[in-house]
Amino acid sequence: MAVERRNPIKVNEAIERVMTYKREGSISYVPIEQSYGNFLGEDLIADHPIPPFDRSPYDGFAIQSGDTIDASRGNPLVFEVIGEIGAGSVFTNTVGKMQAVRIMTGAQIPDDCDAVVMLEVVKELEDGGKSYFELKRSIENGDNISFTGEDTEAGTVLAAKGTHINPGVVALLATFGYKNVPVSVKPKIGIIATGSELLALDEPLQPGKIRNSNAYMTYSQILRAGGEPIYFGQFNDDLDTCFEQVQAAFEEVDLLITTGGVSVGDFDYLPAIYERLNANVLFNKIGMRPGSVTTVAEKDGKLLFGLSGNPSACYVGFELFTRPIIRTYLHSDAPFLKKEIAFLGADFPKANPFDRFVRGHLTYKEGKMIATPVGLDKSNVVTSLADANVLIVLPGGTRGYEQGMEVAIILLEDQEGATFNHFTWNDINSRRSHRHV
Ligand SMILES: Nc1nc2c(c(=O)[nH]1)N[C@H]1C(S)=C(S)[C@@H](COP(=O)(O)OP(=O)(O)OC[C@H]3O[C@@H](n4cnc5c(N)ncnc54)[C@H](O)[C@@H]3O)O[C@H]1N2
Ligand code: MOO
Ligand SMILES: [Mg+2]
Repeated sequence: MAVERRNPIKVNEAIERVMTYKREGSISYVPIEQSYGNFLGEDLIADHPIPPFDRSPYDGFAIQSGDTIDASRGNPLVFEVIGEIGAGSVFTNTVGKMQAVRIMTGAQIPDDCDAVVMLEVVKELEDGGKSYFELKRSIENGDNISFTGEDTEAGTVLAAKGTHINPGVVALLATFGYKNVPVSVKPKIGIIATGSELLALDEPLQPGKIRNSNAYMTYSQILRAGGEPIYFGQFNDDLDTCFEQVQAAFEEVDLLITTGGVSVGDFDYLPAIYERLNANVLFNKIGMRPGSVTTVAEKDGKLLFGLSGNPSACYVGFELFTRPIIRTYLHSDAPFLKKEIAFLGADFPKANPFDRFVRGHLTYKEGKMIATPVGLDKSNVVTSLADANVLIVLPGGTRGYEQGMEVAIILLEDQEGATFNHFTWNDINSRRSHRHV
């Protein structure tokens, strides 16, 4: 039987085909304590200004600045302290000429006052049971006041729908009274690992067998991307078993990931499974390394990601093709990983006609970003993944790359994201990668 010939398509083309089937999920509410790591289900809009009232940023005395015009070292002026307020209290009496209110940080400025002097700059006095202070300098209108809305005005969009909720966003949610937070419902993403060679994690090594790392790696990639992983198990390379498992799992999830069995081998059953499912295969070969065999199919608008069995290829396939689908589902309008330009930290002499996504480690040195390939650059390698925080994009060509060249990198740990236009790299990379530092 002749082996099937597959036509590789460009990475960007593959992404575009996948993104045709993007869908957005629904919204639900979670208690704010559980909101961290979720994605905002609606724009977070300030419904009141911050601060909501003029307040004192210091412990001091609220005064009318006009009373201080003549104050100087040679001419100290004496103010009468007519009351005291701490944060949370409001002073409602009238403050007259040459009078002051002792005020603590965070307290609302009394209506009649327009400035605050810090405790440290006055000399406090007591006389006949009354409190006074002496001031030796003039104070400007507005000195030491945090004005209403100086942090943010009412109506400002502080975080867009789809934003990754970090501790700072949680602070805002609390500020605006979200006891329960609207979050994007996470897509349920099924994982099935195929391969008769796969051992369960608690099994001892046996001849010809390896432990199943892809299922757990993918599980955590799904978590990092913001999805809800559901692991359906690992199955031997048996067409009927795998077909039944894939068919059943597919019913229960928003999208299904399989690992292994997508190439042209005798026991690579995913192509036959897509056929039996009547699924429409979007592509089964991409001009990239690793992950060239990554296959994506669609049935009734739902996606099946046939990721490679080779760990590095599986990893890269997920980040390039599955992640943006997950982030779009979570309402992000920047669902792609962020791309940047860095200096290549080591020679990469291997030439290849396909675009390479080399697992790399990004470091910073005196304002420069340096991305260095980690481990063996082979798609069946697993150890390089632990140190990888970027993918170094090396466009296909006839020559290799040298240390110090500018290369595009994809930031794996970034939560901010990028748009498709920002993410497509070929133009910028091929323009810049041949320039030396
Ligand atoms: N004649 C050809 N052979 C191969 C081609 C090709 O074009 N022509 N493509 C190669 C490329 S590129 C890749 S990548 C692999 C893809 O293989 P499959 O996706 O079909 O995956 P398997 O055959 O099932 O396994 C490949 C490899 O990965 C290991 N594996 C599988 N599952 C796991 C797992 N869950 N955890 C860890 N490791 C796993 C498996 O043991 C194999 O070593 O095909 C090339 N061949
Ligand atoms: O899919 Mo393979 O990773 O190109 O080695
Ligand atoms: Mg295979």
